[in-house]
Amino acid sequence: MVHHQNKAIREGDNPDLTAERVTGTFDTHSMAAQIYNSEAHARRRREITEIIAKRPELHDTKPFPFMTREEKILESSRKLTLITKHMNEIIEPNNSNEMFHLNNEVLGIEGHPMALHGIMFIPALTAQASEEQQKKWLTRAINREIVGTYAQTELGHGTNLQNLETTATYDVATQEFVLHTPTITGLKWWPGNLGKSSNYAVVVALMFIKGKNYGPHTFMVPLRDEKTHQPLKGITIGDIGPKIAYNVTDNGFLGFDHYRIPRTNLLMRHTRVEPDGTYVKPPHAKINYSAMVHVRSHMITGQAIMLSYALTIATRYSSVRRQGQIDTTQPEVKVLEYQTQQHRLFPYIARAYAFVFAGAETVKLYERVLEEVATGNVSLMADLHALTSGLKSVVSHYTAQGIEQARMACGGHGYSQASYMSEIFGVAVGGCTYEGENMVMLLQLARYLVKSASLVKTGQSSKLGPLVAYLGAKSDSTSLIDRTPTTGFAEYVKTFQHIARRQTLKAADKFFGLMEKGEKRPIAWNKSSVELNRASRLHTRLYIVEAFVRRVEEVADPRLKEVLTDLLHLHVNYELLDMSTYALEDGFVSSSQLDYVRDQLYFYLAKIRPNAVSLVDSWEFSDQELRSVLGRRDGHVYENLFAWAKASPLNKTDVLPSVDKYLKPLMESARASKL
Ligand SMILES: CCCCCCCC/C=C\CCCCCCCCCC(=O)SCCNC(=O)CCNC(=O)[C@H](O)C(C)(C)COP(=O)(O)OP(=O)(O)OC[C@H]1O[C@@H](n2cnc3c(N)ncnc32)[C@H](O)[C@@H]1OP(=O)(O)O
Ligand SMILES: Cc1cc2nc3c(=O)[nH]c(=O)nc-3n(C[C@H](O)[C@H](O)[C@H](O)COP(=O)(O)OP(=O)(O)OC[C@H]3O[C@@H](n4cnc5c(N)ncnc54)[C@H](O)[C@@H]3O)c2cc1C
Repeated sequence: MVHHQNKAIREGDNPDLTAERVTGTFDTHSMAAQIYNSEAHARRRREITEIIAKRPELHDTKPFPFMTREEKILESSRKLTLITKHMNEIIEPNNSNEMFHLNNEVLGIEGHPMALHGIMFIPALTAQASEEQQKKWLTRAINREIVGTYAQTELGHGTNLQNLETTATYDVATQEFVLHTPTITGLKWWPGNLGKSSNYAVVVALMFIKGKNYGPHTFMVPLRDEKTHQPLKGITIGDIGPKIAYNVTDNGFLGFDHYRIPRTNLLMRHTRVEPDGTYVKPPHAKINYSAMVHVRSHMITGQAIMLSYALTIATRYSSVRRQGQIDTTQPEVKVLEYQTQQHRLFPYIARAYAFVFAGAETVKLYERVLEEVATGNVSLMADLHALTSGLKSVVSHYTAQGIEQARMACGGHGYSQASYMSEIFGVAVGGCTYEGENMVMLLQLARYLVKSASLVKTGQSSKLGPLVAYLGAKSDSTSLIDRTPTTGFAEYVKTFQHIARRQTLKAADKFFGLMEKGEKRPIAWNKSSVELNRASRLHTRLYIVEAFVRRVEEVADPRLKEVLTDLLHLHVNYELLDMSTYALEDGFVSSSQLDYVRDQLYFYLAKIRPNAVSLVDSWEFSDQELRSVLGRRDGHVYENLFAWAKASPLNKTDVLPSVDKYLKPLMESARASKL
């Protein structure tokens, strides 16, 4: 038996796909260890996949696209109950990475009845509830004795939290908060699993004490009777209806009618209200936004995984799909041979790797900040907020674009739900909106960049934090890409720094200039906001490149290092071409340098070609996790597409009731009228 570098090879696979795997130059298990940030976790993922493969009760009973929403929710609840019961036989207790993988394999990406429970409810209680409150609720939440969600967004307001309408008014006499929804637009709207599954929620409401508005605060609120699951008196609650995707998650609405909760249900780790109504303010005004920062930090990896699902499907399929000839004397080629197909897919493969490396750094920073905040040190909160605001926006934007490219790369079959592309796209693109609409979050980063620009302009560059230190540096007069014998990544990084610095300082100049001309600050801000968001994007893309460079520098295995270096070359050249307007407009990069960059791009497309399938295989998604006929590991696409179509509910009978009822009579009457 030959041992190949690509560990996905099996006997009996489509030979076209096997041929791709044989050319792989690196060990895909080792690459998985890079992707999942540790050899141990990559191994555990494989072990968990194997355990699940041997337990048919954890498999889908039929393809998701053939189920109604109700069936999907029922099926998801069945499997959720099983994995909750048997969790300790499958994953290490309380290992959130393993839990994430288990969920993706068994429950899939369309959500499940406890999605928000793990992603936001528990993190909110962990970060914001006092020790005493945690004893009361957190243990019960972890044990799944209660199911919760995070209810912040309302019908009328999601972005502007200061203008939420739900109020929590403190009643000193009874030591209770009275939750109230004064209008239709004040209904909570969107919280995942609120509609039908949760019996508790961390609710965000404007807190009023003795007539004074203290702004948004978080409260632990019982919603449903723990025994009957009926809504409690004073609560109006339900599902908001089907969405583009994520339809196994019951996003919900919620209204309060003068609904009372004890004072001690205000989450009081950092903020307190004493029985007499005295308010004790937190060490940082936005400390209770932590559940949002938790998701923003983790969703970078989540988005990279979605992008990689689509790329795995498209790259494998492109290796078995033959269409047309390049040399007319030769047989039809795999569509992956076309340069246009490579150009469509490979730069996104590079981006997916870049995103997962940036995501790992973000989670590390998040965990550090979480620990520091727990001890009262809030000094890094602003940096983390700026970083995650930019990353969640840039990564979700390019992820959605990449998935759409991958779908189109699959031709007509990409449009069939057998490919699963539409669901992957629908789920991923939600990330452009949830946890802060992308434009809004880019503007949050822009505030940080403008403050940093102001330090540069006032000669205080030494006070710049590490993430923005480059803003205080001086650029060379032109980029040295292709002008030095060894154009390494450092020249590219310098070029990206120049582009981001110039745009940031220019946008800040515009903003400050408008104010000097007499515009009020918010008006000047609005009139500069497109330019400011451009700066935020360029700054974030620079960060992503730097994270990629840092990772490649760390890799010791020469085979991995070589292919990751190729990917990084592809990435920096593609990114530079994509933002070439900024590079050309002040002559920092010349058009002849861009020709070099273009040549480099084509060179690396060709160099990556033999490793393309191995690069996507390295994500080690099982067929159960991918849920795509086109993306099957074995490459046997056509026979399985036919089987899939035959299994369509419409094919249960040869003649549909709609034909009997309408089409047959219509045709019969048409025929009769001809007689
Ligand atoms: C592998 C491990 C497993 C882990 C599991 C996780 C897996 C994750 C993977 C995939 C994820 C899939 C999950 C899918 C589920 C979907 C869940 C979606 C849930 C939601 O959408 S919840 C609702 C989210 N809502 C929002 O995000 C609203 C957006 N709006 C805001 O955040 C704020 O309103 C605002 C930030 C825009 C403005 O706030 P506001 O209070 O009005 O601000 P100002 O008073 O103007 O002050 C601005 C000032 O504050 C600073 N600041 C703001 N936020 C923070 C913060 N969080 N931290 C620190 N500082 C903050 C800001 O920088 C300004 O500072 P300045 O004045 O400039 O100094
Ligand atoms: C799949 C999904 C799951 C969700 N889950 C939850 C959940 O579990 N819990 C929860 O509480 N919420 C949840 N949400 C709600 C989500 O967080 C909000 O929809 C999101 O924060 C955007 O707010 P919005 O809908 O008010 O958009 P809006 O703010 O109304 O955005 C509309 C447009 O206005 C622009 N805009 C708004 N304000 C500004 C500004 N200041 N400057 C410039 N442009 C601006 C935006 O850029 C956008 O183009 C979910 C949403 C989705 C799609």
